[in-house]
Amino acid sequence: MSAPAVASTSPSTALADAAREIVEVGRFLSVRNFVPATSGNFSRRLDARTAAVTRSGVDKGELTEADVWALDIHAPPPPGSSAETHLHLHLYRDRPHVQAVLHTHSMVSALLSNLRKAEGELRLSDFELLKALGDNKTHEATVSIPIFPNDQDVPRLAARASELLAQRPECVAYLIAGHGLYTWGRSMAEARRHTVALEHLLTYELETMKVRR
Ligand SMILES: CSC[C@@H](O)[C@@H](O)C(=O)COP(=O)(O)O
Ligand SMILES: [Zn+2]
Repeated sequence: MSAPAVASTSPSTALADAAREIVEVGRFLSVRNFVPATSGNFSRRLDARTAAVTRSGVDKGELTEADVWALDIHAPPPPGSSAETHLHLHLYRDRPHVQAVLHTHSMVSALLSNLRKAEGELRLSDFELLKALGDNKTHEATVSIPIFPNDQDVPRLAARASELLAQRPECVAYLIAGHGLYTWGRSMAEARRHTVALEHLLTYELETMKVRR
């Protein structure tokens, strides 16, 4: 029998597709040393109420599709899901256009966010690579990346991020001091582009601080 001309995406197909994308992005970020040990977590929207999120405690470069769980974005995260699930779910609730969220723990994101945490933000300007963030069209833009204090109370940290980001609709990323980077996108490709661009932009900033000492 031939396939129907228009195939609707069943929930199980959507989860399988999202899991494949997440496994692939995990390998991509792991080989670049952005998710050492078992750090980092990733997610992908499935529909208006559901997102696929990585489970806790696995090496994110060695994920299998079974390590990606479909979660209700309005419900408390189940035991065993990522310890930072709240930080993903509030973005899906607050921003209907968000399709993917990536959290990394690179060396530069942990170091620079600690060095600059007193400022509460990192202001980036005059770099061509700023055009890889959101809809920026010029190096002359100034992009502010909020820096939150690290907090083991993740629901509290998620509430803080949600409150601040409500005032900053253009924002595509934030840092957690001494911890890492959260960024998101209107597709997995855009979230990945944001991660890679920000890793370079943070490195430019850290290297500039070194030569100015
Ligand atoms: C292994 S240290 C990193 C963790 O504490 C956490 O910050 C992290 O990014 C990964 O948590 P996880 O529960 O595996 O999603
Ligand atoms: Zn983390």
